[in-house]
Amino acid sequence: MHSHLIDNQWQVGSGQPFASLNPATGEIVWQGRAATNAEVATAIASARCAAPAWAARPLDERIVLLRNFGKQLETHREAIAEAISLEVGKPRWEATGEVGTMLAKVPTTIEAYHDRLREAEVDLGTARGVTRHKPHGVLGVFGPFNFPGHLPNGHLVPALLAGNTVVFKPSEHTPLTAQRMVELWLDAGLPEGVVNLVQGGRETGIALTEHTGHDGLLFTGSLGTGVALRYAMVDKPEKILALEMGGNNPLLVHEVNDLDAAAYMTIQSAYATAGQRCTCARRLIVVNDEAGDRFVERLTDMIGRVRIGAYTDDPEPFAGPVISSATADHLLNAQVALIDGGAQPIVEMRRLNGNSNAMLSPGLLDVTPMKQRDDNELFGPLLQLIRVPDFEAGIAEANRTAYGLVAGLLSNNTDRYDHFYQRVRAGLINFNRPTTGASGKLPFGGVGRSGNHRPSGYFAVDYCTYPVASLESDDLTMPDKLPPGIDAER
Ligand SMILES: NC(=O)C1=CN([C@@H]2O[C@H](COP(=O)(O)OP(=O)(O)OC[C@H]3O[C@@H](n4cnc5c(N)ncnc54)[C@H](O)[C@@H]3O)[C@@H](O)[C@H]2O)C=CC1
Ligand SMILES: O=C(O)CCC(=O)N[C@@H](CCC(=O)O)C(=O)O
Repeated sequence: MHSHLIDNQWQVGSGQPFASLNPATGEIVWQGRAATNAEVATAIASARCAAPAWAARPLDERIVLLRNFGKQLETHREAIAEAISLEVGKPRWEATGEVGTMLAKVPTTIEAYHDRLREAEVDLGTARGVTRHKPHGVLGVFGPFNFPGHLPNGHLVPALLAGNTVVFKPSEHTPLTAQRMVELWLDAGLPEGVVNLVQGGRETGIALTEHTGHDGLLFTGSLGTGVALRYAMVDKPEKILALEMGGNNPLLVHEVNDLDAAAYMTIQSAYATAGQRCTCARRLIVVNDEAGDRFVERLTDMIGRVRIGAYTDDPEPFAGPVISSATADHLLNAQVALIDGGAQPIVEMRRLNGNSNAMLSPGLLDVTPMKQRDDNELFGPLLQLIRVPDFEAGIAEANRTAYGLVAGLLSNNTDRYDHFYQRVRAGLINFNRPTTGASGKLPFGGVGRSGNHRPSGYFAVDYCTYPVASLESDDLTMPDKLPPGIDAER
């Protein structure tokens, strides 16, 4: 069975059995065995063996192979989208969109490489000063479940272009999507050992993290796992660690003329991908006045018209289930705890009838009455409304988080945006757009506990390389003037 690509062989693996399930039906989509510590070690050794030749390949040749991967992706667009829908439950329109962003990543990364890493020369008088970039060597790539194609692809494409070899450890919820992606890289003509795939859960992730044979880890996932990686690397300062983690993202709505537009942008922010995006708005901040009431009313009405369903439903739903029945339980329990703590349900998040226990309707809770609000990321379709006395208090509320991924403002007053932009602390700050739907043409990364200042997106090529400074002169000659203490003449 195809499970892992280790030492250029597809292997079954000999670790714990595990399966990915269709969250809309509970049916098994894929089953296999996790990679063991020894198998992870072999994958790293394979990547290490391939690294010198891959790094020495001219950039143009690596670009050709990247473009070949793009062509494979184009040809197999539907198969990849189907795997994403099966494993994550995303509607077809969204899964196809995810493959579209994977395709766009190839030309954008090539552009970013030339733009950000171009060789630069300065005349230093007695020498040329040259800046060039080198790959790190062997990189481990970790993916989350929510964008099983796009987000690991956002590390893999720049890592490979920059001349690194990789060991890819996808989410245990999405092994099929990962396998299909790696098959496309092989079909694109990637040399042996340049990409390796190790499937499995936490244990496999730990084996990759703790192995001393890699040169760094590129991670997208939760804060808890990111912190675990950071601990594991604490005595390895020589290795690169790029962390993209979660958020408790605020969306401030104030002085809006078009209530429908504001409600629509809020729904896109909070409930896209069933609320399972790191960029989803978790806190909706609205001034406590009549205009604010009218907006909340319009939003409540629109939430009632959001259709949730299986990706096979016709007509298509806006969003599918959350990733698992256990995740749905966790979210529903979190909602109960909020209500017990004083939150008022405006629209209660509910388990929907159907084949799946993972299908949740979008919820909106007014958490303003709560005496104490936790700063946790609830990774699902539950938005928390906070009413504030004025705009200034809204900004203070937006900043009341240790995370710092995205902050959004919806308003017809551009002066408000200037002030908001100055005061709010986040790596992405949006105005009259959803908090979701970031552009690959821009950096993508948070401050606070959302990341470690290694932004991905357009800037991902930066963390896939290190800069080398060279003082160079074609002539080896004595300088005109020697420092004191050296007698040049015998
Ligand atoms: N900032 C960003 O760009 C993004 C962040 N995320 C965040 O990811 C999370 C959702 O994704 P999940 O897959 O649930 O994340 P997760 O942290 O549970 O898993 C991510 C990866 O780490 C592995 N892993 C888990 N524990 C590990 C350990 N102790 N050592 C090594 N590897 C380990 C998993 O198997 C998986 O491959 C949310 O918190 C979300 O906000 C998701 C997408 C984008
Ligand atoms: O890397 C890029 O091309 C931009 C990042 C991106 O596309 N982000 C997506 C999904 C990230 C998430 O929320 O999980 C987005 O902003 O919607």
